[in-house]
Amino acid sequence: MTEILKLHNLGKSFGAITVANELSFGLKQGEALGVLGPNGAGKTSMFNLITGTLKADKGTVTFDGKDVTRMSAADRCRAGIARSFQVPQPFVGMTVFENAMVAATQAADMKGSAAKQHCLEVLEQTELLHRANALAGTLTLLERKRLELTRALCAKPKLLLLDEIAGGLTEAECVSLISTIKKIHKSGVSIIWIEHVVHALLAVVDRLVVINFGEQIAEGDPDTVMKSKEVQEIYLGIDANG
Ligand SMILES: Nc1ncnc2c1ncn2[C@@H]1O[C@H](COP(=O)(O)OP(=O)(O)OP(=O)(O)O)[C@@H](O)[C@H]1O
Repeated sequence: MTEILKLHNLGKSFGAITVANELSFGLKQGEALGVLGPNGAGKTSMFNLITGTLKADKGTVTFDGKDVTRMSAADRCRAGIARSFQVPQPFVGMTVFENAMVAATQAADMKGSAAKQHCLEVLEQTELLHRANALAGTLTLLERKRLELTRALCAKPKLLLLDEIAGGLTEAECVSLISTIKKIHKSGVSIIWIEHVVHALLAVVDRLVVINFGEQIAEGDPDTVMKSKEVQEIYLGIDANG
């Protein structure tokens, strides 16, 4: 299987804080990769380095066979990288459908009836079609998470980056969102998902990467990674010798 994304020796520091220290891993076409790590480990910064809102001090980002390290965030989005934000960022005074149209027309360069049709299809996929005419500011938390997914998918991504999208949901809401994300994954979109709600992540991802202080401390199949001494000590705060 070909790699859709490759990070090679990616490095980034803010003064004394290193948020990425020689990060190197790949994502296969159609794969779902989970990212775990304690607060402040550098997970969101890694997304910013992938989307281009943060410039790397060193290393490279290759997407869909092209070196995009020096490419702007807007061009990377048009090339097929879209993300959801930890704190949903919709245009609250616009309807759900209008929010979707902004993403389809601005990020995917779609126009007229093709853009409208695309938005309707995505809203169906994200189970938000019945709220198409509601103002984004009136949505429940779960609906706002679904709108985040909608906006990202309207950009027609090949790679979808999810940043703690399950945070703050009830168990039942979380189960409902997991089912939607599984469907999106099955449709062929490659996914990298940062999440503290571990069971949600494990229900979807094929592989896990664990980051601590900007460093990759574990990578592999979810079972092995979750059982590893480093992850139990550093991420879960368990003394593996105790
Ligand atoms: N623009 C910036 N300038 C200075 N420091 C920053 C900047 N962005 C992030 N940091 C710092 O870098 C570290 C990593 O932040 P980041 O948001 O990437 O972590 P995270 O793993 O996503 O954390 P969380 O799980 O809490 O969201 C933190 O200490 C943060 O304060």
